[in-house]
Amino acid sequence: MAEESNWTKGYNPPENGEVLPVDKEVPVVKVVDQLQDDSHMLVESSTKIEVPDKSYSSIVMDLKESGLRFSFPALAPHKYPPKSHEQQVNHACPPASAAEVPVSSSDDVDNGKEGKADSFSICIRAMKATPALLENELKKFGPIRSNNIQVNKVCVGFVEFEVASAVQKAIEGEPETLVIKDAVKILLQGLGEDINREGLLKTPLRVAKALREGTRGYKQNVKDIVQGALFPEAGLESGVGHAGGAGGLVIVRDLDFFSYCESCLLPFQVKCHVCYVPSGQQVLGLSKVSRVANVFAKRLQDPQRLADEVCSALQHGIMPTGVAVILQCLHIHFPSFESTCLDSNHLGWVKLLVTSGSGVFKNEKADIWGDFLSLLKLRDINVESTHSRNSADQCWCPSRSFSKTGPANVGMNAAVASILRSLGEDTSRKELVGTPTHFLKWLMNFKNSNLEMKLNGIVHGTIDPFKISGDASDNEEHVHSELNLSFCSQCEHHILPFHGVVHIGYFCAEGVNPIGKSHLQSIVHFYGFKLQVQERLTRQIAETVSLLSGGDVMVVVEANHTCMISRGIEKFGSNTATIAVLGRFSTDPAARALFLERIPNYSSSGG
Ligand SMILES: Nc1nc2c(ncn2[C@@H]2O[C@H](COP(=O)(O)OP(=O)(O)OP(=O)(O)O)[C@@H](O)[C@H]2O)c(=O)[nH]1
Repeated sequence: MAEESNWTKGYNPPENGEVLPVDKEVPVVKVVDQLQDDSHMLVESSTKIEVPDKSYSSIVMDLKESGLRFSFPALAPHKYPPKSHEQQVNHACPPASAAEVPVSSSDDVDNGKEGKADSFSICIRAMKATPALLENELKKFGPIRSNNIQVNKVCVGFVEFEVASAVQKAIEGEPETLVIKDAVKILLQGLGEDINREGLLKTPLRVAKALREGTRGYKQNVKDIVQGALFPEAGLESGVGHAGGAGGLVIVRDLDFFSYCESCLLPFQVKCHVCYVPSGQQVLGLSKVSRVANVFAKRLQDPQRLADEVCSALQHGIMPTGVAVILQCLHIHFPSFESTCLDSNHLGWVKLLVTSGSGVFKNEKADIWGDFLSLLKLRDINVESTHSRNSADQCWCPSRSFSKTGPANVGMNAAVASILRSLGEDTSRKELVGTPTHFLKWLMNFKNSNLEMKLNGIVHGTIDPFKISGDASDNEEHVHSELNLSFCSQCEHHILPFHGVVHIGYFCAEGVNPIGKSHLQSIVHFYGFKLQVQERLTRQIAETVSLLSGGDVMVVVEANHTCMISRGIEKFGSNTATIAVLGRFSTDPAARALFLERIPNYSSSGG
């Protein structure tokens, strides 16, 4: 993550010292009328849906052991009261959103309890459910273990399949998943893509899973995470003194998350630092701090609300003397091919720093903030002195500051709205009203035809970027390199950004002007602004440059894939390099080495 000097401080907690009352957690569960009707049936697995390296049995076992119900609620709209900026300032720590039903988080399956039993269970909530009815509905997904269908008093059915694939099929058959899949197909068609092309066949399902996984926090319950992990610790007097007695501060730093931006539906990166002052002779298990924060990160979010919700949830869960939360958020800039064809530095990050405080942290000028910040500095986390969120900070999502809007595509807009609804969101919520348009602003950058119009000349060879001065045919050739050409592309598997830099090397004779950097950048954009995979992007750039340079070309692409970081495997800091070599580079290791040595260290500020 980038250094602090460029961080914008975005929030000023109120100074009135008020701690808001705990909001009662209100279950939000959609009642489903007809079990027989598939479109109304709700099926959830007992885990997040994309953990292919863990067995469902282990998940069920984990939950059984932890005493949690492995049930999931129906998805229902989550209504947020309209919150003005004024209200935000007055409520440093608003009540956490109700979190309804206990659920295993991704972390539940990461604790090494794999493969304890051959149990592949799901739960279903449906009115009038009976074991016979459930069996009738679910046997189409695969064999059900005999005598392993149970229905409890609140109409939640537990069904155990014999094979994991049945669980997967049941999830894929969920109405929410199906709706999102259909919506993604509409978006792909709107991008001018062939939805039957091999690379895109599974994309709708992958996107549906990614979105549902990325918003699973709506179904998670803070209370269940916290309770059972509050440990008695002597010396922590109740609410006494500067630091709640002898206990002092507890700080958990550098928690990395991704959250979906409620304004544009793109994931944004969050580095979270939490501090609390224990009291009441109890401390919270450290991992739970991260789990609680992740409950709120896995929702459609705005940085300030995320900070407030995490702060509030910890305040109400631990009942300490105070909680402070600092978030450093990074949001990808929106590229625009109008500007990027001219400007190779289009890729950057919108950075926002937000804070939230409760109890002794309510006043941001309180000395105790200084202790927190000093302990962050020990890890080179420099948070500048706080100032009020100003109007510019409020529009941190770059989609909002985009002045140009393309022609509205009603079908695509409706498709994005239906995705939001399937995630359990209320599309009339003030913050979401513009989200479909904002998301489409991003997405339409990757429409198949957009750049072809502009770059036809270069790519199809009608523009000759070489200017030969004199007869260069006998001149000695050297490796010419053009480094760090930025690109932004969209992963065709998950419809998520991947971005980075391209390095191009080619043999060039003395006396021949090299290909202009802007031409190379245009070629990079031409192949970047599409639904892509990195290997294809690399090859296509190499092949095109080889047409212009005489055939001896080497291309290196270094990229961060949001789909590797924000979801699925969640490998923060991972990145990918691909190489394509043509002509002499494929047989000349020395030329390859020469070119590779010239490539500077690539450090991404965001990925
Ligand atoms: N080779 C290659 N793979 C990519 C690229 N972008 C995304 N992927 C991968 O595409 C694969 C799709 O795998 P699937 O198993 O069908 O989808 P998935 O379940 O979403 O995969 P996970 O990411 O492992 O959760 C994943 O391994 C991604 O990491 C790319 O540019 N090149």
